[in-house]
Amino acid sequence: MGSAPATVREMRRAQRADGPAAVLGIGTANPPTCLAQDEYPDYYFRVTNSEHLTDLKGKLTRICNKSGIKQRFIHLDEELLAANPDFKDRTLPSLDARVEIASAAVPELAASAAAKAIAEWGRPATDITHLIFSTYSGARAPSADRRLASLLGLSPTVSRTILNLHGCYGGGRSLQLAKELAENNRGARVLVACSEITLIAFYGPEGGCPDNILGQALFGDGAGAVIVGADPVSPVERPLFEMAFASQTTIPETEDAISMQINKGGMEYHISNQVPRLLGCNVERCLVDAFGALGIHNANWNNLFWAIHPGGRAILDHIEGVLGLDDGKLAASRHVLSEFGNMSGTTVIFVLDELRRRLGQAANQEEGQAPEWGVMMAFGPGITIETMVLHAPAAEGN
Ligand SMILES: CC(C)(COP(=O)(O)OP(=O)(O)OC[C@H]1O[C@@H](n2cnc3c(N)ncnc32)[C@H](O)[C@@H]1OP(=O)(O)O)[C@@H](O)C(=O)NCCC(=O)NCCSC(=O)CC(=O)O
Repeated sequence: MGSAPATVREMRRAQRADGPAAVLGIGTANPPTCLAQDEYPDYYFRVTNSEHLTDLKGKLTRICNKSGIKQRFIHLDEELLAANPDFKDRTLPSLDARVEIASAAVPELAASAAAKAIAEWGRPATDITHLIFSTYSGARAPSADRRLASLLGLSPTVSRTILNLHGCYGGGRSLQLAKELAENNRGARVLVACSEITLIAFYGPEGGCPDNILGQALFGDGAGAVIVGADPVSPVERPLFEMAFASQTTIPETEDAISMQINKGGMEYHISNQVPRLLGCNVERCLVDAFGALGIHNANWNNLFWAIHPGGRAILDHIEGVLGLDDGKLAASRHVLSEFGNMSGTTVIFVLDELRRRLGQAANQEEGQAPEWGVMMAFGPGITIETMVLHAPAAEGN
């Protein structure tokens, strides 16, 4: 080797960042077609030629009315559905056509979100060193991560990873992986992109499957992107949230509670009606463990800010109840659920985006009143709980 001997330990230390990973930019995007939730049962039963299934329409109407959702965005508009009538019937082999459309649409939607995140970050896209892409619509290689790298003009040396079928915890998992990459590779700048379009799982209400009806009422399309890096370069880079600690927990004996499977007719899922209760029974333990790992005991949950994946209105209600949260503590999550529905792994990025706006407003209005510490949580098949403790430097006036 050269003239400056160093131990492997010293070399390793030199490769690591000094400070914690931080969110340096956030962007979101949705397809243009917006559906009002109160009109959705009429729309869904009309476009799937299922008006005669009045009981199921009644059930969908009841779920929509209680969903806490005002509107959702979809890629699969009526024109596209008319061109692909097999999508209405999950017994027909429509997977090829769905994958063909998703392979183009998923990375394009991600690119719209990523362009906004990169613009906020303030550095050129070629400075991105790592890309993590999460989607449930991937069924082809090279995958959406490769296409997104081309669309954004990323460097050929960017290290790409794709997460597939993580469902609603894909955003949380990606952000935790981004934290590990940023903290272990000095100077790394990680682009996290999540992009979900429900086209892969859209079909008619035949067979009376309640899981399908629930999914048709909840899920929407969207993409979210986050730039993550440690040791921000001032004045260009500004940390929005520092990532203080992250963990993943699997709730025992809940393997069958949330599941997703790709079949010849598209993706099918099962969502147990026990999910809100199961999450309600387990989130506090995850939080106590996470804060305990940081040496913080007996944290007052009401002194934190909250970015919870709004999987459904009842999930937020249960978590709010078990933690004794004041009204408004989950406002960012409820707002995103209302305006966009459950966009699976992407949703938590929308919540972070909404939360930073709200924290910024609170800091401006009542100086020193915006919480400095907070939590991001995402849930999905497993049942898996992703927990991340966040610190908002702006809230302490940095
Ligand atoms: C669906 C709801 C909006 C309904 O609101 P309420 O529970 O207050 O109302 P309610 O009890 O009167 O129920 C209204 C109707 O919804 C039905 N219902 C409730 N939960 C259901 C489920 N899991 N599957 C199918 N149907 C369900 C009830 O049977 C009832 O039908 P009837 O009126 O015929 O008796 C709510 O339960 C909710 O938000 N549930 C959480 C949804 C969820 O688990 N989301 C996670 C998605 S998965 C995820 O986020 C991660 C991932 O995908 O990876």
